[in-house]
Amino acid sequence: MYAAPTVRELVSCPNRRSLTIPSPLSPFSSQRRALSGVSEPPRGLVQEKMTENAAFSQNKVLTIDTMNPNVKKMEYAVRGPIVQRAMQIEKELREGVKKPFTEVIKANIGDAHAMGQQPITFFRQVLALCSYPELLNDNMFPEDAKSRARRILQACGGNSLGAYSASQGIDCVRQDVARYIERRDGGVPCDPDNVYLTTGASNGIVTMLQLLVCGEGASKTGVMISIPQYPLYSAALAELGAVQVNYYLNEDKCWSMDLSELERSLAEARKHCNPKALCVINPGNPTGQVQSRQCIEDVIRFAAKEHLFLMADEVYQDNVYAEGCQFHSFKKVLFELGPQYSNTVELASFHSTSKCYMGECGFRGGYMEVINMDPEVKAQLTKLVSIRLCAPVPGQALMDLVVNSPQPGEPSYTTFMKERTATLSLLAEKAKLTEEILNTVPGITCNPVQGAMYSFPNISLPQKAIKEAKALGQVPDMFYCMKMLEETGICLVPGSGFGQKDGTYHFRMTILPPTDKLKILLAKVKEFHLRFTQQYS
Ligand SMILES: Cc1ncc(COP(=O)(O)O)c(C=O)c1O
Repeated sequence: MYAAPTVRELVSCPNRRSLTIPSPLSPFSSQRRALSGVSEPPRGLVQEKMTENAAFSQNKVLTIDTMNPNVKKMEYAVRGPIVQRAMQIEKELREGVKKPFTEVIKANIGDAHAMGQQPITFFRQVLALCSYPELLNDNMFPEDAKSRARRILQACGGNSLGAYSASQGIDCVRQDVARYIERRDGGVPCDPDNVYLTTGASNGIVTMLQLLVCGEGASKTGVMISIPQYPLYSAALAELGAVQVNYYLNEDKCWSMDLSELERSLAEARKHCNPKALCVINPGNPTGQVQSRQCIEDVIRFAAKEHLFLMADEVYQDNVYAEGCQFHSFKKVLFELGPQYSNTVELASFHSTSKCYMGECGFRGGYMEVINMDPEVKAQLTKLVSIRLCAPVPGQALMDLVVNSPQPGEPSYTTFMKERTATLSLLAEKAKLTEEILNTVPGITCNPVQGAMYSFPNISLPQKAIKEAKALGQVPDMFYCMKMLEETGICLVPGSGFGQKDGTYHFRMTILPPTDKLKILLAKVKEFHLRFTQQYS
């Protein structure tokens, strides 16, 4: 009934002539082009390059043919061919090449600071103090920032952010994370020993998948992931050689999870692999939905009944905008369902400094909490993280500030709350604006952006455009997004990069650009869509 995009479809690039000939080591090397289906440059140049590449690869131990084939299978659309081309166009603009636009507007990646969001003052003050403790004598820093910095530094080896920490993470930070989880979950207890500080959520997710995946043939581990999905999951599963088991979110019901679809997906997967885990992203990326409490209960009961390990990606837990929507953590709901579930269902949940009101992606802070993990497996997990030494200590310090933010009565409280509220309110406004404007465009249908940082509208493409894209060996929404980039300078990610129901087309657009830029962007999307539809009808 459904078809996931092939690797070729995911990476094929419509702009034949504009790709430069890169070095043999670049991701656009001729071998990689051949692998990915990216179209070829002129023949003479290709032959010259192939000879050069062959000479270059001669006697190499590690070549494109001998390297890990699983790595070659990995794809990450968020930084894929469209983004590569966008960067090239930016360079061309700087060099004075004439285009129908003067700047590239990037709405492809959930990187808030790159889009102009300002950091939270208190966080940066404490991090500055931790990085350069001489500043503790400076009167410009408030006392609560100083005391927080002293506490973090004391917990660091040698009073320095530059020392390795314990592999599971700095002790007092894990304790603060545990207290935060308890407050968030209305008092459900959290043992700091179940908390691992990670290099962003990505690292925690990949680590858990590493623990889960094993077996060969029909006993190979299957992992259920939503479609559309955040492509870290498909890439990590490809790297680990696991079986990706797709379950489809229901677009007609605002991207909710349907029990019947989970059952269908699991039953089909059991015919050819051993499904062991179910991953949920809530609030959702790329789809921007917030799952209801009922849905989370259903998923937990399903996981318990089917004996599945649950992975809850909750990096957008503060990014909830729509009225009537609320974030419910899987941990809280699990415990509220009673001991039958809270004592048995295995759960790993993930959080990060990269999203919410912080947007501090570059610090690579995050944590995961594991529940009901077999003690022997937990010992293996601790061993696994210890091999990588530790998560970045500045990221751990930042994670601490997120879970232990200024409290009423402290000098930084008012400013902190003002900044936090302003950021989240602005995101809520932009979520609404995006949905409203996109829904004025004939041929575009956008579900409410209830949370996270993205809209994922459905675009109807004329048959003629679909035919032309297919004739060029391209996925139609990649063809559409590449054309939009070339004509308007707007950089979006095609829906095919996240997976989608066969025969439907989407793009993912972040709501992060500043409001004035977002309005320009939306107006340009509208104009482009109308022109494209007319051109191909
Ligand atoms: C759903 C989801 N999970 C995980 C991540 C990775 O976040 P981090 O920067 O913490 O590694 C992202 C990043 O966009 C995401 O959207």
